[in-house]
Amino acid sequence: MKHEALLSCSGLQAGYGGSQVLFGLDFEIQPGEVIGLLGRNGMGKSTTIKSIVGLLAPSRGDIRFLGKPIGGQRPDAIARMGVAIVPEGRHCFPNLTVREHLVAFADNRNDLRDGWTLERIYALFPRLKERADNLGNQLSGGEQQMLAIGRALSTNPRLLILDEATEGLAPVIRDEIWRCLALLKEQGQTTLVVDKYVDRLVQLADRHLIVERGRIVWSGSSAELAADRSLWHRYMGV
Ligand SMILES: Nc1ncnc2c1ncn2[C@@H]1O[C@H](COP(=O)(O)OP(=O)(O)OP(=O)(O)O)[C@@H](O)[C@H]1O
Repeated sequence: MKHEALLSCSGLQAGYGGSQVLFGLDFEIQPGEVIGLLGRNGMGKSTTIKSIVGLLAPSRGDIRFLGKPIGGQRPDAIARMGVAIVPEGRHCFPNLTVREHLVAFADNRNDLRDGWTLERIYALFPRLKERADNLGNQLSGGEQQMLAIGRALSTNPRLLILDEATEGLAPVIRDEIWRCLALLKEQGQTTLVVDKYVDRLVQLADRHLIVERGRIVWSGSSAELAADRSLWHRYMGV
């Protein structure tokens, strides 16, 4: 029997006004997988993510989450089905405390018996517990990133999406984020990650999709990507 994909995109096309960015993406994400979405700047990674989370309506094609069509639905409806995004630029609320960020959206969207609680999020990022009463605008960039991840986890998402989660962070904080993602993977969290640190992503993810000018030009396992440096050079410029 074929497994039902958690997310499937077929023939996904999207763009902004008259300018088309995605030209028919086909891919699936199975429950428990960690997938890297790779490609140079401007190739369509964020546009793909925006289409999945409902910030951009596809012009053609189909996006399904647990078999149900979600393309063009409102972001809050898609979020309630269990899709959480850690957006590029973090987007913490300047006037909410750390604790308020972590309880305001708390939910159990993955029907877990042993889901994320405030205490478990604090255990994952002790720094957030120390800063519990600080406002969003009083946090360092690294703390904001941890908070953005903690806020996404507080909804117990079925699919966690991270867009450039380690961008602009000090190396020690970046390492902490990668360690956290590895821990989430061990716990079975399905995750889609866009990140420029291909070497770290190869260590973390099961499979990768490479996007070039709005098309998936390569997909394969981490072992396959690690073994073929010409792909890194050709499609990621590294
Ligand atoms: N709001 C927008 N309006 C018009 N064009 C946009 C908008 N957002 C992105 N684009 C264009 O769409 C194309 C794909 O952008 P996208 O953000 O998806 O790329 P990306 O692969 O995520 O790269 P990056 O790492 O630079 O974010 C680019 O040419 C970009 O200029």
